[in-house]
Amino acid sequence: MADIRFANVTCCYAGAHEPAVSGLDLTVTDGELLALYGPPASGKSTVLRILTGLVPVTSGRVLVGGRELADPSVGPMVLVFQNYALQPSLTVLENIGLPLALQRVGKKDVAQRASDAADRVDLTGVLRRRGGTLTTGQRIRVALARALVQNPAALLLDEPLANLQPSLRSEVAELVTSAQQSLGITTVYVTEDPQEAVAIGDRVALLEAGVLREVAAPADLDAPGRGQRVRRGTQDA
Ligand SMILES: Nc1ncnc2c1ncn2[C@@H]1O[C@H](COP(=O)(O)OP(=O)(O)OP(=O)(O)O)[C@@H](O)[C@H]1O
Repeated sequence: MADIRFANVTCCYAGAHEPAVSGLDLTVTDGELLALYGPPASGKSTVLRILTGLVPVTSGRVLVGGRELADPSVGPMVLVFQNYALQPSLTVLENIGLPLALQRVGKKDVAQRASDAADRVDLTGVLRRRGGTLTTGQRIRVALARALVQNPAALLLDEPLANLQPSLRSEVAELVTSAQQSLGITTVYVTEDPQEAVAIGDRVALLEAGVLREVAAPADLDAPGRGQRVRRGTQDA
């Protein structure tokens, strides 16, 4: 695990008139949960896409633990999808081990590492259950364990509460933050909701039209929603 440093990063998509991200200077410290928020089309997903290597930067540098993002010795940046992308017919253990199995890691090793990752997020009791039979809380734990099994340099969460029923959001938000804290993994958490950002982030960063407007600890922030927890019953995305 490591810190992530964006140094004057600009990203302009081919054919676009304006950069999606412009002159971004931002450090996510080792073990921190940075909540990146902003309105639609402000560049949040582009930041995640840069970190996963899906989109190249036009200028500037991204360093992870002091090394270039593209350096093969930098561990993977693992993106957790909004729907957690579990395979319903596979067991919890198989779902967690899937990224390793796809890399052709040996079966015994996959099972051992998947079981260790499951332990770390309190999933030990349900290892043989099928993905399609799990509660939402269990599903997000499986998604987190499946990220951990890859020894990630950082975890990237793209609006993980957006598809949830309002009544489940507080519970899942607490699960994510407590797992992230106990695992101490550097995390970038993207949301459109300022109140969610403030409730979840160690620090929050506001992007608008591709420009970083503010980075602050929640207590020091001027933005709306300061000090509030994720509300039950907020708008569905
Ligand atoms: N593949 C692409 N080609 C051209 N322009 C793109 C592409 N992807 C995104 N953009 C543009 O880049 C800008 C930032 O988009 P991005 O998806 O990063 O924002 P966002 O804050 O994640 O928005 P949302 O929450 O709606 O997904 C937008 O103006 C968008 O139209």
